[in-house]
Amino acid sequence: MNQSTCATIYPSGSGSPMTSGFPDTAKMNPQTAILDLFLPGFGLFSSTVSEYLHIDLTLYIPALIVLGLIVFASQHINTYIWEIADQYLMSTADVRIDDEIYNMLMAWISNQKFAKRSRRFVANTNLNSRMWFLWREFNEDGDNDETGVEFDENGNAIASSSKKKNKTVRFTPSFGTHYFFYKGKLLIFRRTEDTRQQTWGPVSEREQISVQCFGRDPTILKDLLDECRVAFQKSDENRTIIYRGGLKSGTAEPAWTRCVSRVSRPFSTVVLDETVKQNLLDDMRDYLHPMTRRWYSNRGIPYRRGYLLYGPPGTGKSSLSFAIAGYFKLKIYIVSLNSPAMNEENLGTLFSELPKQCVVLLEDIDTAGLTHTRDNNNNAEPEEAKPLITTLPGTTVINPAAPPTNNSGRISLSALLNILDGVASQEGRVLIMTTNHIEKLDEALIRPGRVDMTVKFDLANTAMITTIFRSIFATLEGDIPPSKNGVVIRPPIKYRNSTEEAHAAKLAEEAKKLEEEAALKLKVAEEERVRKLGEEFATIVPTMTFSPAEVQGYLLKHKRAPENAVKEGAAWVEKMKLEKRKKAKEEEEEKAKKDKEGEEDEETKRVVEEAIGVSL
Ligand SMILES: Nc1ncnc2c1ncn2[C@@H]1O[C@H](COP(=O)(O)OP(=O)(O)OP(=O)(O)O)[C@@H](O)[C@H]1O
Repeated sequence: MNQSTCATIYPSGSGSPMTSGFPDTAKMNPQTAILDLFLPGFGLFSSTVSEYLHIDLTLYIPALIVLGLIVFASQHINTYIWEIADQYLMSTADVRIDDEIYNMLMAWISNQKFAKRSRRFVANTNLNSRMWFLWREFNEDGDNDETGVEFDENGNAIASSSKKKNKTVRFTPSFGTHYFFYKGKLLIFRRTEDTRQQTWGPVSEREQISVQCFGRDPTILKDLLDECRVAFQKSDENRTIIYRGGLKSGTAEPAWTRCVSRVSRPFSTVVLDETVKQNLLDDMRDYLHPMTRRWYSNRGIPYRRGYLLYGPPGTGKSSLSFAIAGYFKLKIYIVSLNSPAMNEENLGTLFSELPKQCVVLLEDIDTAGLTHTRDNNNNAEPEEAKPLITTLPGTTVINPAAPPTNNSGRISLSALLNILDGVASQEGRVLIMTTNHIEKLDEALIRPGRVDMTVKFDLANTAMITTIFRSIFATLEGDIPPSKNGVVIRPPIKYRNSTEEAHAAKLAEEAKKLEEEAALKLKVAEEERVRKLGEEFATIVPTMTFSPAEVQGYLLKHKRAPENAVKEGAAWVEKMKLEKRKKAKEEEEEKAKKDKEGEEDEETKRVVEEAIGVSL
């Protein structure tokens, strides 16, 4: 046993010089004392090893120091070599996390073997949105996925079910460096935390993503990103993609964020006068034709088109906007002018960032809280809304009369007009504005050039009620689960010879044909039954009294029993009429009360003014 080492240890309370229970550095050999200084506890550790294992660690100190130096140096050398290789021998694609390509790449990565094998991973419920708060509201897969709740035979809910369970949670590799092969080449996927950013934001907003390849030719990276884009867009086929304008999470920067994609609503499902629908489609088809842009520019007309959909609530204005976007395979950009985050500057930025062809939806424009109409804003704004920049032949002049930006969060009408018409606003877009009160809109907002076509939506008439009834109760593809569809799975039959097999096949063919004919007859009979019930229902419900949404809401309560919908229709009509009368009365009373208060205020004001006049 090495005395010099053992001598430094004294059990506490033994009356030795070491009373604290720690080694007395004064009695250690100098090497151990120095190491104890840099590695607290080394003295204690080495004496324990010496006592129990009879190994004198001090003998290995030089070797340990050399080893430590090698490890230390190799880390730096490693980093240095990677930096040099990174700079001169590798190509890198940095992916911005606020760009859509982030989602495209991550969706692709989540399907790769290396990501599935990853032992440390991030679970994402929705790769299509970086707006974490929207994840709770929408489920992108929800539309055509047979999601729902499973019930037991007593009707009690057991669990939510989804046939595409795997699709709802995606796994992507966590922070670190991950290697994978793509088209036979080794690529590196790096996911790191951006430490330069503030630490209070969500981690997902602070990550940095890159893909690297060896060599100075980045073609393989571009191919990969292109493949990700194509794969991602393929999954968007037959879907309407919806973007919302707002602030990027955690910043004050305005941006369009993809919030959801829905299976496109067939245009035919929106109940509206067929001529109106056809006119609208023809107008848009003509506008979106590839030759039309040139036609507009040849004549110096801004290539834009605006539509105003107006009518009572629940008459199908929003539904038609989404159906149009789906029909023409355009993305839809929704912005709420009421949003507190929306000011003139932000709205202008959003409009300037619109893609070349898209639908922009401004819903309920009458409630947008535009600070003043153009008429009472005339002091600040001359007759015609002036663009921020006027272009004269050969010159570009910043218009000094352009309205000052309003940062209070409310948007003035003249600023909105500037944004809609302004040079920054993207050409090629389709603007759709909806309102319940066309009479409240300033004429400047709906003048030709801003609104090129106006579509009126009405309460449901008899024909509409019948159509809605039929669309709800018609049996459509996918309504009946396959097990109840008469499909019987039989065990395979062994035939003795080919003649027997041919005969059986012929019989099966005939049986199938008969089955199909019977099914068709049944379908026709069912359609006839629903048509008759629909007509009966339409005689019960008064025309132009209820909105299509109200009719649809009632029918949905009886969606499995059209007879009940007809039977209880009259009672529903009476109940609704009563409710409407009550509501109208309440509104009238409220209005009368407000008018009275206004009159009283006026009277008080007049008396005060008179009193002031007398005293003067
Ligand atoms: N004309 C219609 N054809 C088919 N469905 C309709 C129609 N009108 C309303 N609906 C149904 O009613 C619901 C509400 O419709 P929608 O949101 O389009 O009405 P809206 O006119 O935009 O209402 P609001 O003015 O309150 O925004 C939707 O589920 C839609 O399917």
